[in-house]
Amino acid sequence: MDKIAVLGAGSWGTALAMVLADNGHAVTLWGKRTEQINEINEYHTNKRFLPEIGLPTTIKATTNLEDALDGANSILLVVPTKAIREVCQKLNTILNRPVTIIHASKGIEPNTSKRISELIEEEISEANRDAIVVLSGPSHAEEVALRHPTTVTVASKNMEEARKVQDLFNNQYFRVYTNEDIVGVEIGGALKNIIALAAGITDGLGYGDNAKAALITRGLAEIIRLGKAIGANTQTFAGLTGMGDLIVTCTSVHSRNWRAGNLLGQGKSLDEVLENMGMVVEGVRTTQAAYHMANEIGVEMPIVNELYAVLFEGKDPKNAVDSLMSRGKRHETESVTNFISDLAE
Ligand SMILES: NC(=O)C1=CN([C@@H]2O[C@H](COP(=O)(O)OP(=O)(O)OC[C@H]3O[C@@H](n4cnc5c(N)ncnc54)[C@H](O)[C@@H]3O)[C@@H](O)[C@H]2O)C=CC1
Ligand SMILES: O=C(CO)COP(=O)(O)O
Repeated sequence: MDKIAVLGAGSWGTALAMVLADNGHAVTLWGKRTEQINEINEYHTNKRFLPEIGLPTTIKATTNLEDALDGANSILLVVPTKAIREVCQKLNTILNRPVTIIHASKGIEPNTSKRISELIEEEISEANRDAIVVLSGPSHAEEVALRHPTTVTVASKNMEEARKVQDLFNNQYFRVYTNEDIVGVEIGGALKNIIALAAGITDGLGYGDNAKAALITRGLAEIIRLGKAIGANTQTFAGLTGMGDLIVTCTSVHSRNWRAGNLLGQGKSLDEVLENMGMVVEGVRTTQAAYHMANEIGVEMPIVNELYAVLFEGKDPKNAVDSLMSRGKRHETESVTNFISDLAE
Protein backbone atom coordinates (compact mmCIF):
# COMPACT_ATOMS: atom_id res chain seq x y z
CA MET A 1 0.00 0.00 0.00
CA ASP A 2 1.29 3.45 -0.93
CA LYS A 3 0.44 6.82 0.60
CA ILE A 4 -0.54 9.34 -2.04
CA ALA A 5 -1.34 13.02 -1.74
CA VAL A 6 -3.82 14.16 -4.39
CA LEU A 7 -3.57 17.93 -4.82
CA GLY A 8 -6.73 19.36 -6.37
CA ALA A 9 -10.20 18.40 -5.15
CA GLY A 10 -12.12 19.13 -8.36
CA SER A 11 -13.73 16.57 -10.65
CA TRP A 12 -10.56 14.86 -11.86
CA GLY A 13 -8.65 14.90 -8.58
CA THR A 14 -11.64 13.34 -6.81
CA ALA A 15 -12.18 10.66 -9.49
CA LEU A 16 -8.49 9.70 -9.48
CA ALA A 17 -8.47 9.63 -5.68
CA MET A 18 -11.33 7.11 -5.93
CA VAL A 19 -9.29 4.87 -8.27
CA LEU A 20 -6.33 4.94 -5.87
CA ALA A 21 -8.56 4.27 -2.85
CA ASP A 22 -10.22 1.37 -4.69
CA ASN A 23 -6.72 -0.04 -5.20
CA GLY A 24 -6.17 -0.01 -1.43
CA HIS A 25 -3.84 3.00 -1.21
CA ALA A 26 -3.99 5.59 1.57
CA VAL A 27 -5.21 8.75 -0.16
CA THR A 28 -5.29 12.29 1.17
CA LEU A 29 -7.12 14.77 -1.02
CA TRP A 30 -6.02 18.38 -0.64
CA GLY A 31 -8.26 21.29 -1.58
CA LYS A 32 -8.61 24.96 -0.76
CA ARG A 33 -12.28 25.22 0.18
CA THR A 34 -13.02 24.25 3.79
CA GLU A 35 -16.71 23.53 3.17
CA GLN A 36 -15.91 21.09 0.40
CA ILE A 37 -13.20 19.34 2.42
CA ASN A 38 -15.59 18.98 5.38
CA GLU A 39 -18.22 17.53 3.05
CA ILE A 40 -15.74 14.90 1.78
CA ASN A 41 -14.72 13.91 5.33
CA GLU A 42 -18.21 13.93 6.86
CA TYR A 43 -20.53 12.83 4.05
CA HIS A 44 -18.08 11.17 1.62
CA THR A 45 -19.41 13.18 -1.30
CA ASN A 46 -18.13 16.04 -3.47
CA LYS A 47 -21.47 17.14 -4.85
CA ARG A 48 -20.41 20.26 -6.71
CA PHE A 49 -18.00 18.31 -8.92
CA LEU A 50 -19.36 14.74 -8.88
CA PRO A 51 -23.05 14.86 -7.99
CA GLU A 52 -24.71 11.52 -7.13
CA ILE A 53 -21.37 9.82 -6.40
CA GLY A 54 -20.46 8.29 -3.03
CA LEU A 55 -16.71 8.39 -2.37
CA PRO A 56 -14.77 5.55 -0.70
CA THR A 57 -14.80 6.29 3.02
CA THR A 58 -11.04 5.71 3.22
CA ILE A 59 -10.34 8.96 1.33
CA LYS A 60 -9.26 11.63 3.79
CA ALA A 61 -9.45 15.29 2.82
CA THR A 62 -7.60 18.32 4.17
CA THR A 63 -6.99 22.00 3.47
CA ASN A 64 -3.56 21.71 5.08
CA LEU A 65 -0.87 20.96 2.50
CA GLU A 66 1.68 19.86 5.08
CA ASP A 67 -0.77 17.28 6.45
CA ALA A 68 -1.53 16.04 2.94
CA LEU A 69 2.18 15.55 2.19
CA ASP A 70 3.01 13.90 5.50
CA GLY A 71 4.49 10.46 4.72
CA ALA A 72 3.36 10.51 1.07
CA ASN A 73 5.50 8.48 -1.36
CA SER A 74 3.83 10.03 -4.40
CA ILE A 75 2.09 13.29 -5.17
CA LEU A 76 -0.64 13.58 -7.79
CA LEU A 77 -1.01 17.16 -9.05
CA VAL A 78 -4.39 17.76 -10.61
CA VAL A 79 -5.18 21.45 -10.39
CA PRO A 80 -5.90 23.60 -13.46
CA THR A 81 -2.79 24.55 -15.47
CA LYS A 82 -3.14 28.14 -14.28
CA ALA A 83 -2.55 27.00 -10.67
CA ILE A 84 0.33 24.57 -11.30
CA ARG A 85 3.19 27.02 -10.61
CA GLU A 86 1.60 28.36 -7.44
CA VAL A 87 0.93 24.88 -6.02
CA CYS A 88 4.42 23.64 -6.98
CA GLN A 89 6.01 26.63 -5.26
CA LYS A 90 4.09 25.81 -2.06
CA LEU A 91 5.08 22.15 -2.40
CA ASN A 92 8.72 23.02 -2.81
CA THR A 93 8.80 24.94 0.46
CA ILE A 94 7.37 21.96 2.37
CA LEU A 95 9.07 18.94 0.76
CA ASN A 96 12.37 17.83 2.24
CA ARG A 97 12.85 14.53 0.39
CA PRO A 98 12.53 13.34 -3.19
CA VAL A 99 9.06 12.08 -4.17
CA THR A 100 7.46 10.92 -7.41
CA ILE A 101 5.43 13.73 -8.92
CA ILE A 102 2.54 12.56 -11.07
CA HIS A 103 0.42 15.12 -12.90
CA ALA A 104 -2.91 14.67 -14.63
CA SER A 105 -3.62 18.22 -15.78
CA LYS A 106 -3.97 19.14 -19.46
CA GLY A 107 -2.68 22.46 -20.66
CA ILE A 108 0.18 24.65 -21.85
CA GLU A 109 1.18 27.89 -20.17
CA PRO A 110 0.46 30.94 -22.36
CA ASN A 111 3.42 33.40 -22.61
CA THR A 112 6.05 30.71 -22.00
CA SER A 113 4.50 27.89 -24.13
CA LYS A 114 5.70 25.46 -21.48
CA ARG A 115 4.21 22.03 -20.87
CA ILE A 116 3.18 21.11 -17.33
CA SER A 117 6.13 18.79 -16.70
CA GLU A 118 8.40 21.71 -17.64
CA LEU A 119 6.65 23.95 -15.10
CA ILE A 120 7.12 21.26 -12.45
CA GLU A 121 10.82 20.97 -13.34
CA GLU A 122 11.18 24.74 -12.96
CA GLU A 123 9.32 25.07 -9.67
CA ILE A 124 10.29 21.93 -7.71
CA SER A 125 13.96 21.54 -6.97
CA GLU A 126 15.73 18.34 -8.05
CA ALA A 127 16.31 17.37 -4.43
CA ASN A 128 12.55 17.22 -3.91
CA ARG A 129 11.58 15.10 -6.91
CA ASP A 130 12.43 11.63 -8.14
CA ALA A 131 10.64 11.36 -11.43
CA ILE A 132 7.87 13.30 -13.14
CA VAL A 133 5.12 11.12 -14.57
CA VAL A 134 2.20 12.34 -16.70
CA LEU A 135 -1.18 10.60 -16.63
CA SER A 136 -3.41 11.37 -19.62
CA GLY A 137 -5.98 9.84 -21.94
CA PRO A 138 -9.68 9.70 -22.82
CA SER A 139 -11.18 9.85 -19.35
CA HIS A 140 -14.13 11.93 -18.22
CA ALA A 141 -14.14 12.12 -14.42
CA GLU A 142 -17.90 11.47 -14.37
CA GLU A 143 -17.43 8.05 -16.01
CA VAL A 144 -14.34 7.04 -14.02
CA ALA A 145 -16.29 7.84 -10.83
CA LEU A 146 -18.96 5.39 -12.03
CA ARG A 147 -16.17 2.84 -12.54
CA HIS A 148 -16.90 2.56 -16.25
CA PRO A 149 -14.09 0.99 -18.31
CA THR A 150 -11.44 3.61 -19.03
CA THR A 151 -7.96 3.52 -20.56
CA VAL A 152 -5.15 6.01 -19.97
CA THR A 153 -1.40 6.33 -20.54
CA VAL A 154 1.35 7.23 -18.10
CA ALA A 155 4.49 8.78 -19.58
CA SER A 156 7.86 9.56 -18.09
CA LYS A 157 11.49 9.88 -19.09
CA ASN A 158 12.01 7.30 -16.34
CA MET A 159 10.21 4.13 -17.46
CA GLU A 160 10.76 2.33 -14.18
CA GLU A 161 8.80 5.08 -12.42
CA ALA A 162 6.17 5.02 -15.18
CA ARG A 163 5.65 1.31 -14.55
CA LYS A 164 5.34 1.96 -10.79
CA VAL A 165 2.66 4.55 -11.47
CA GLN A 166 0.96 2.12 -13.87
CA ASP A 167 0.79 -0.34 -10.95
CA LEU A 168 -0.60 2.30 -8.59
CA PHE A 169 -3.60 3.07 -10.78
CA ASN A 170 -4.23 -0.03 -12.89
CA ASN A 171 -7.32 -2.06 -12.02
CA GLN A 172 -10.28 -3.86 -13.60
CA TYR A 173 -12.03 -0.67 -14.76
CA PHE A 174 -8.98 1.61 -15.15
CA ARG A 175 -6.43 0.17 -17.58
CA VAL A 176 -3.10 1.99 -17.72
CA TYR A 177 -0.55 1.85 -20.55
CA THR A 178 2.99 3.26 -20.48
CA ASN A 179 4.83 5.47 -22.98
CA GLU A 180 8.20 7.21 -22.82
CA ASP A 181 7.06 10.11 -25.01
CA ILE A 182 6.25 12.73 -22.40
CA VAL A 183 6.19 15.52 -25.04
CA GLY A 184 3.67 13.76 -27.27
CA VAL A 185 1.46 12.73 -24.35
CA GLU A 186 1.35 16.27 -22.91
CA ILE A 187 0.85 17.96 -26.28
CA GLY A 188 -1.97 15.59 -27.30
CA GLY A 189 -3.78 16.04 -23.97
CA ALA A 190 -3.48 19.82 -24.03
CA LEU A 191 -4.30 20.51 -27.67
CA LYS A 192 -7.34 18.25 -27.93
CA ASN A 193 -9.14 20.79 -25.75
CA ILE A 194 -8.77 23.39 -28.51
CA ILE A 195 -10.34 21.07 -31.04
CA ALA A 196 -13.14 20.19 -28.58
CA LEU A 197 -13.97 23.89 -28.23
CA ALA A 198 -14.14 24.11 -32.03
CA ALA A 199 -16.32 20.95 -32.22
CA GLY A 200 -18.67 22.48 -29.65
CA ILE A 201 -18.86 25.62 -31.76
CA THR A 202 -19.86 23.77 -34.94
CA ASP A 203 -22.50 21.83 -32.96
CA GLY A 204 -23.74 25.12 -31.49
CA LEU A 205 -23.99 26.57 -34.98
CA GLY A 206 -26.23 23.65 -35.93
CA TYR A 207 -23.73 21.82 -38.13
CA GLY A 208 -23.57 18.06 -37.87
CA ASP A 209 -21.32 15.04 -37.63
CA ASN A 210 -19.51 15.75 -40.92
CA ALA A 211 -18.15 19.00 -39.51
CA LYS A 212 -17.14 17.29 -36.28
CA ALA A 213 -15.33 14.45 -38.06
CA ALA A 214 -13.52 17.07 -40.17
CA LEU A 215 -12.41 18.93 -37.05
CA ILE A 216 -11.22 15.77 -35.30
CA THR A 217 -9.13 14.55 -38.24
CA ARG A 218 -7.82 17.91 -39.47
CA GLY A 219 -7.30 18.91 -35.83
CA LEU A 220 -5.18 15.82 -35.37
CA ALA A 221 -3.12 16.85 -38.41
CA GLU A 222 -2.42 20.21 -36.72
CA ILE A 223 -1.52 18.57 -33.42
CA ILE A 224 0.87 16.20 -35.20
CA ARG A 225 2.54 19.10 -37.04
CA LEU A 226 3.16 21.04 -33.84
CA GLY A 227 4.14 17.94 -31.85
CA LYS A 228 6.62 16.81 -34.49
CA ALA A 229 8.21 20.27 -34.57
CA ILE A 230 8.92 20.13 -30.83
CA GLY A 231 10.22 16.59 -30.68
CA ALA A 232 7.20 14.37 -29.98
CA ASN A 233 7.02 10.82 -31.31
CA THR A 234 4.27 11.11 -33.94
CA GLN A 235 3.02 7.58 -33.20
CA THR A 236 1.83 8.79 -29.80
CA PHE A 237 -0.85 10.89 -31.56
CA ALA A 238 -2.51 7.76 -32.94
CA GLY A 239 -2.98 6.49 -29.41
CA LEU A 240 -5.06 7.17 -26.32
CA THR A 241 -3.63 10.60 -25.55
CA GLY A 242 -3.98 11.80 -29.17
CA MET A 243 -6.83 10.42 -31.25
CA GLY A 244 -8.42 8.73 -28.21
CA ASP A 245 -8.74 11.94 -26.21
CA LEU A 246 -9.85 13.91 -29.28
CA ILE A 247 -12.74 11.49 -29.78
CA VAL A 248 -13.87 11.51 -26.16
CA THR A 249 -13.64 15.26 -25.72
CA CYS A 250 -15.14 16.32 -29.06
CA THR A 251 -18.12 13.97 -28.84
CA SER A 252 -19.22 14.11 -25.21
CA VAL A 253 -21.57 16.35 -23.27
CA HIS A 254 -19.32 15.69 -20.26
CA SER A 255 -16.59 17.79 -21.85
CA ARG A 256 -16.42 21.30 -20.43
CA ASN A 257 -14.50 22.40 -23.52
CA TRP A 258 -17.16 21.02 -25.85
CA ARG A 259 -19.93 22.59 -23.71
CA ALA A 260 -18.19 25.98 -23.69
CA GLY A 261 -17.75 25.82 -27.48
CA ASN A 262 -21.39 24.84 -27.89
CA LEU A 263 -22.52 27.98 -26.03
CA LEU A 264 -20.14 30.14 -28.09
CA GLY A 265 -21.63 28.65 -31.26
CA GLN A 266 -25.08 29.58 -29.97
CA GLY A 267 -23.99 33.20 -29.74
CA LYS A 268 -22.93 33.60 -26.09
CA SER A 269 -19.85 35.71 -25.34
CA LEU A 270 -16.69 34.12 -23.93
CA ASP A 271 -17.13 36.00 -20.62
CA GLU A 272 -20.71 34.79 -20.25
CA VAL A 273 -19.70 31.22 -21.02
CA LEU A 274 -16.80 31.11 -18.57
CA GLU A 275 -18.86 32.72 -15.81
CA ASN A 276 -21.48 30.00 -16.09
CA MET A 277 -19.24 26.95 -16.38
CA GLY A 278 -18.06 26.86 -12.75
CA MET A 279 -15.29 24.46 -13.79
CA VAL A 280 -12.07 24.87 -15.69
CA VAL A 281 -12.16 25.20 -19.50
CA GLU A 282 -8.49 24.60 -20.27
CA GLY A 283 -8.83 25.00 -24.04
CA VAL A 284 -9.20 28.78 -23.82
CA ARG A 285 -5.72 29.46 -22.42
CA THR A 286 -4.25 26.58 -24.43
CA THR A 287 -5.52 28.23 -27.64
CA GLN A 288 -3.50 31.33 -26.72
CA ALA A 289 -0.44 29.20 -26.04
CA ALA A 290 -0.73 27.12 -29.22
CA TYR A 291 -1.42 30.17 -31.39
CA HIS A 292 1.81 31.84 -30.23
CA MET A 293 3.81 28.61 -30.37
CA ALA A 294 2.68 27.89 -33.93
CA ASN A 295 3.58 31.41 -35.05
CA GLU A 296 6.98 31.30 -33.38
CA ILE A 297 7.92 27.88 -34.73
CA GLY A 298 6.32 28.46 -38.13
CA VAL A 299 3.81 25.59 -38.04
CA GLU A 300 0.53 25.93 -39.92
CA MET A 301 -2.47 25.57 -37.56
CA PRO A 302 -5.56 26.96 -39.30
CA ILE A 303 -8.13 25.66 -36.78
CA VAL A 304 -6.11 27.12 -33.91
CA ASN A 305 -5.85 30.45 -35.76
CA GLU A 306 -9.60 30.64 -36.37
CA LEU A 307 -10.45 29.67 -32.81
CA TYR A 308 -8.02 32.31 -31.54
CA ALA A 309 -9.82 34.90 -33.68
CA VAL A 310 -13.21 33.81 -32.28
CA LEU A 311 -12.06 33.78 -28.64
CA PHE A 312 -9.83 36.85 -28.54
CA GLU A 313 -10.59 39.01 -31.58
CA GLY A 314 -14.38 38.85 -31.66
CA LYS A 315 -14.64 36.95 -34.96
CA ASP A 316 -18.08 35.55 -35.64
CA PRO A 317 -17.93 31.71 -35.27
CA LYS A 318 -19.81 31.20 -38.55
CA ASN A 319 -17.28 33.38 -40.39
CA ALA A 320 -14.48 31.34 -38.81
CA VAL A 321 -15.95 28.14 -40.24
CA ASP A 322 -16.35 29.86 -43.65
CA SER A 323 -12.68 30.91 -43.53
CA LEU A 324 -11.59 27.33 -42.84
CA MET A 325 -13.72 25.98 -45.68
CA SER A 326 -12.40 28.50 -48.22
CA ARG A 327 -8.66 28.06 -47.57
CA GLY A 328 -6.36 27.25 -50.48
CA LYS A 329 -6.68 23.70 -51.81
CA ARG A 330 -4.37 21.05 -50.38
CA HIS A 331 -3.37 17.42 -50.76
CA GLU A 332 -4.82 15.58 -47.75
CA THR A 333 -1.61 13.98 -46.52
CA GLU A 334 0.91 16.66 -47.46
CA SER A 335 1.58 17.62 -43.86
CA VAL A 336 1.10 14.25 -42.23
CA THR A 337 2.97 11.96 -44.63
CA ASN A 338 5.74 11.22 -42.17
CA PHE A 339 3.17 10.35 -39.52
CA ILE A 340 1.56 7.75 -41.78
CA SER A 341 4.92 6.23 -42.72
CA ASP A 342 5.99 6.20 -39.05
CA LEU A 343 2.87 4.20 -38.26
CA ALA A 344 3.60 1.74 -41.06
CA GLU A 345 7.06 0.94 -39.68
N1 LIG B 1 -12.60 16.55 -15.37
C1 LIG B 1 -12.07 15.64 -16.17
O1 LIG B 1 -12.78 14.74 -16.64
C2 LIG B 1 -10.63 15.69 -16.52
C3 LIG B 1 -9.85 16.77 -16.22
N2 LIG B 1 -8.52 16.77 -16.57
C4 LIG B 1 -7.65 17.89 -16.26
O2 LIG B 1 -7.47 17.98 -14.85
C5 LIG B 1 -7.21 19.34 -14.47
C6 LIG B 1 -8.16 19.72 -13.33
O3 LIG B 1 -9.44 19.64 -13.88
P1 LIG B 1 -10.76 19.33 -13.06
O4 LIG B 1 -10.52 18.61 -11.82
O5 LIG B 1 -11.69 18.73 -14.01
O6 LIG B 1 -11.22 20.84 -12.76
P2 LIG B 1 -12.43 21.35 -11.87
O7 LIG B 1 -12.83 22.65 -12.43
O8 LIG B 1 -13.43 20.26 -11.74
O9 LIG B 1 -11.75 21.56 -10.45
C7 LIG B 1 -10.61 22.33 -10.29
C8 LIG B 1 -10.19 22.26 -8.84
O10 LIG B 1 -8.94 22.92 -8.70
C9 LIG B 1 -9.02 23.75 -7.55
N3 LIG B 1 -8.07 24.87 -7.69
C10 LIG B 1 -8.08 25.87 -8.59
N4 LIG B 1 -7.04 26.69 -8.36
C11 LIG B 1 -6.39 26.19 -7.29
C12 LIG B 1 -5.24 26.61 -6.55
N5 LIG B 1 -4.56 27.71 -6.89
N6 LIG B 1 -4.85 25.86 -5.51
C13 LIG B 1 -5.52 24.75 -5.16
N7 LIG B 1 -6.62 24.30 -5.80
C14 LIG B 1 -7.04 25.03 -6.86
C15 LIG B 1 -10.47 24.21 -7.51
O11 LIG B 1 -10.81 24.66 -6.22
C16 LIG B 1 -11.19 22.93 -7.89
O12 LIG B 1 -11.38 22.11 -6.77
C17 LIG B 1 -7.39 20.17 -15.74
O13 LIG B 1 -6.14 20.44 -16.29
C18 LIG B 1 -8.20 19.26 -16.66
O14 LIG B 1 -7.94 19.50 -18.03
C19 LIG B 1 -7.94 15.71 -17.20
C20 LIG B 1 -8.68 14.60 -17.51
C21 LIG B 1 -10.08 14.49 -17.19
O1 LIG C 1 -9.77 15.68 -20.60
C1 LIG C 1 -10.91 15.28 -20.51
C2 LIG C 1 -11.32 13.94 -20.95
O2 LIG C 1 -10.24 13.14 -21.31
C3 LIG C 1 -11.95 16.20 -19.97
O3 LIG C 1 -12.21 17.18 -20.89
P1 LIG C 1 -12.89 18.57 -20.47
O4 LIG C 1 -11.88 19.33 -19.67
O5 LIG C 1 -13.25 19.23 -21.76
O6 LIG C 1 -14.10 18.22 -19.65
